[in-house]
Amino acid sequence: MSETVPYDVHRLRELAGEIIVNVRELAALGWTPATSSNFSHRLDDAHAAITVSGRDKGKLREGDIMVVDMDGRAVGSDHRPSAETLLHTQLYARFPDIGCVLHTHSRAQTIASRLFAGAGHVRLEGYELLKAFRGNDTHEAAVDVPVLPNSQDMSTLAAQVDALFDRGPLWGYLIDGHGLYAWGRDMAEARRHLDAFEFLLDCELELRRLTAGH
Ligand SMILES: CSCCC(=O)C(=O)COP(=O)(O)O
Ligand SMILES: [Zn+2]
Repeated sequence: MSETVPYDVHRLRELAGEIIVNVRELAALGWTPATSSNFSHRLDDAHAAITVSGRDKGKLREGDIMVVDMDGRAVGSDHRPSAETLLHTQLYARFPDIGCVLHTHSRAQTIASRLFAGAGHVRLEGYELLKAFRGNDTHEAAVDVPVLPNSQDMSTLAAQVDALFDRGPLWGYLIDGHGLYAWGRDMAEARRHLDAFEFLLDCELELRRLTAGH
């Protein structure tokens, strides 16, 4: 006998498939080392599909994706959702147009977060690729990627993230020594934003190397 759950199981399976395909690609790029990173997609107004905590993100299977409510509580599953679930659900709860949240730990993201933690942001300026961010129609406007202090207390981190939105449009943020959060209306847009951040952060790091000592 199958248990009745308060969400569309068919839609969950569709989203799980989409998450698995995309996350395998990200893992193959080396952006999810040592079981790090977490990924989610809005399922409906009250639920999100998210990765189970501690799983190898390069080897995700359907059973590694579970459902949480918008307070981050597991729904219809005994698994433990990502330790960072609150950083996903806070975005879904506050912004109805956010449909997908991606969190990775690439080398460029992690090094940039360390290098720019003191400044509190990484300024991205003068790059054509800035147009990859939704609503940003020109390379001329600077985009400041916030860098938040790391914490194991997700409520503390979530409160800091909440405050970032007072400053203007935001497509992602870094956490010091930790990694990057990026989001979009759907998986394709969230991937585009994540890819753009990765490329631009890598450019900034390379520029620093090339101009060191000059
Ligand atoms: C070994 S990585 C430490 C936790 C982390 O930062 C992460 O992204 C993965 O946590 P999860 O609970 O989502 O597996
Ligand atoms: Zn993490």
